[in-house]
Amino acid sequence: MRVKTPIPQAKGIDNTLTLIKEGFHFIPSRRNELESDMFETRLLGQKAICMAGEEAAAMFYDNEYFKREGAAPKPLKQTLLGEGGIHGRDGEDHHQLKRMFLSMMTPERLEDMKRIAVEEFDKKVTEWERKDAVILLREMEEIMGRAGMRWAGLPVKESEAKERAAELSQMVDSFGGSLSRYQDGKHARQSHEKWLEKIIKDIRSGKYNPPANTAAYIVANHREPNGKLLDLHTAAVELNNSYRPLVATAYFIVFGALAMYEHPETVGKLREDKDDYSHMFSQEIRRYYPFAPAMAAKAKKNFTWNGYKFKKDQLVVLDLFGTNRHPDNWIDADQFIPERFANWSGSPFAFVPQGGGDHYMGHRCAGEWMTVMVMQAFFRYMTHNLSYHVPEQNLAYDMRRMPTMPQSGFVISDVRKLRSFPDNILLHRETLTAVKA
Ligand code: HEM
Repeated sequence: MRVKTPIPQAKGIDNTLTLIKEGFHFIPSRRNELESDMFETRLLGQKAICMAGEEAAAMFYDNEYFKREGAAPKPLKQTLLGEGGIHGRDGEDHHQLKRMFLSMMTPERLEDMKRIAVEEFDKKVTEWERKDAVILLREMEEIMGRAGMRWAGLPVKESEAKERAAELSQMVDSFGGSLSRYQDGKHARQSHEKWLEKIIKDIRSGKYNPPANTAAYIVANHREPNGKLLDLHTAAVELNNSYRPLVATAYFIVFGALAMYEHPETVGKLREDKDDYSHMFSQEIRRYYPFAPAMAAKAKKNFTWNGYKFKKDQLVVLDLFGTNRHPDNWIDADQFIPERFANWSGSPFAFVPQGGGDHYMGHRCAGEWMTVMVMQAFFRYMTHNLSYHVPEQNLAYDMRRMPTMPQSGFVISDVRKLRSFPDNILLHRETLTAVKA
């Protein structure tokens, strides 16, 4: 980690609008310009420290020094994250909820998710065969939304599934500073939470009985340390947190399709899957392509680190995207090389597409194993069971937009299903050792 002392200051009185304008480049370009992986700026009217790299991530995820209470901006809570949920909690208040989330991620339930997602994918492919062309991102969002709701044990009627899945996509697409996407995301969240509150009430009253290992049952019956059930709104937020983020995986699947198109040698390797290539490919997709730009926390107390005096409650922003491409940890960091994961050290702080540190003790994503499993299964499906054509289109992705995706959404045409049922995708040697991220 390269740190200049005294810690340099970025130009500008308040850089909130510049961050919105520059997106994924905002922190990396200032780190470059100021020749320091730590710099000071102002965001949302507050003094903030931006930092990147393995050591910075290790510090950021140390519960001794940083907390989440009050760190996430309100618009993010109104759209993507929800208010009062796990993302903004600290200490035992956070741990008890994190245990609840991780109790949903048993090997059996992860296998369930893979099976359900592949079934939803396979059903869609049957529809695609009858169409001239489809936009893969839109289709994947719907597949993931439907799969997530089924897996969570929600009573979704076919007549409302598409609309509910669209609400999830709007929540996921809401961050990044666009007013119209913020408004869509906020309305989508309000409508979705209302629906979930009704379901939770029905579970608590015994009117609806999902299986005991589903997210719906687990969240509805979760008791906080004071012995009380979660209040209805928080329960809706947390139930949503247990499957909504799966929709984000749609972006990684589309970036995977883009990588296969731009690096055609990867297709044969995925088909062969020697040395678990599909796992290395999925990891490299998560490292190389942009999705979550950064995370915010606040200093828990006054302390000095790397010559900088952090003040209690000061805002700190960790550059996730920049850490995944930090030259200290990644050779040719700006190149797409799946094989780099064959000998990767496994540092929990150098590779942080879904947060860093320990899944139980910190805020690292509860759905990371699930994400990787679904990605691997889908890439295998795409290379074994599917044939398609990629017509001419604009595949560039705009690093100023958060989240970003190929401009066309990745159109595919002439889709053909090569096998009748995707058993070959499910029966994989990894089946019972799934919890590997
Ligand atoms: C492309 C897929 C995904 C991405 C990029 C992603 C990214 C992230 C990130 C960046 C965080 C915050 C880390 C932090 O606070 O420092 C997070 C937290 C979380 N994610 Fe994911 N996630 C994904 C998929 C999932 C899935 C599939 C689930 C569940 C089914 C999930 C559930 C959660 C939960 C519950 C948290 C809160 C953890 C906590 O605060 O302790 N995520 N995720």
